[in-house]
Amino acid sequence: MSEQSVPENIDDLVVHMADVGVRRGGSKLLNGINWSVELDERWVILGGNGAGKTTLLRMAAAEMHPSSGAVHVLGEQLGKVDMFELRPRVGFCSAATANRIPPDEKVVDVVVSAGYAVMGRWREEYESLDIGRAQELLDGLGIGRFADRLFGTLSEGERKRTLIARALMTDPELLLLDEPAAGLDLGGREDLVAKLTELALDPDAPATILVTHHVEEIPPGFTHLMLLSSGAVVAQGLIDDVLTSENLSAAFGQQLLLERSGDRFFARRA
Ligand SMILES: Nc1ncnc2c1ncn2[C@@H]1O[C@H](COP(=O)(O)OP(=O)(O)OP(=O)(O)O)[C@@H](O)[C@H]1O
Repeated sequence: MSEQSVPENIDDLVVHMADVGVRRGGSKLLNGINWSVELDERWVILGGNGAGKTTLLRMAAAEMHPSSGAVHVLGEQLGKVDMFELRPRVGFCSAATANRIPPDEKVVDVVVSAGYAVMGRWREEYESLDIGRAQELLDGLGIGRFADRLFGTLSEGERKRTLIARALMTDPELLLLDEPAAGLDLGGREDLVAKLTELALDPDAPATILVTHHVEEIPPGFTHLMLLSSGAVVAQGLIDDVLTSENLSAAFGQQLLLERSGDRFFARRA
């Protein structure tokens, strides 16, 4: 991408992708992605297994570079910025993060250690201010009472919420949530959707991007949606415009019927 094609308002965009492609071996994981995320937007990335959602999110997390095109994250172009300096400005919550946390780590330490970009408390001395903030975040996510428990003893839903608190600990400018409701039972999913709705409606919360397979997991308050299929965008824009039976069917390769009940969505085979 030429310098001229960087948009003038790049400083107002938390993510900007221009004609982005990602190739591995002979496969195109992503192709022709053009996407902008503004400061006050809350995006859902929806698509089937292997659509390229995690690949897209890992670029937004400054964890990988595109093979072609240009990616700007928080005004910095990947490839021209020190990724290690950019990463602390992004809160990233994924299964990979969860897998790296030792099960004998205390919940409050899982959260507080985010500020030091380490997994495990090791020997850092944390300021009481940081511990207070971690406790506040855990309280806000409804799991404050587990602060002294070991991470490995938490239920799946409690772990997910701990990871969201951890991702918020550094006061990130961008929050990325990769399938936060995966593995949760119905009650756990509904609890999490309610918490994510609170977060989405909080004007002080960072721009947020949520990856999911299921329309049922779209929290009210999220504003925009990208439908991905086979590494390409099927549709993107305001949720109300983009989330239709037709687009959903195109993204998942079968006839699907989308239903709306209040501010929630449901889908089934037509
Ligand atoms: N290093 C690699 N080499 C070849 N193919 C890869 C590589 N990494 C990922 N892929 C493929 O790229 C595609 C997109 O992967 P990605 O993890 O981004 O999809 P996803 O939409 O997050 O999928 P899921 O919903 O199943 O987690 C998949 O088909 C995956 O097998």
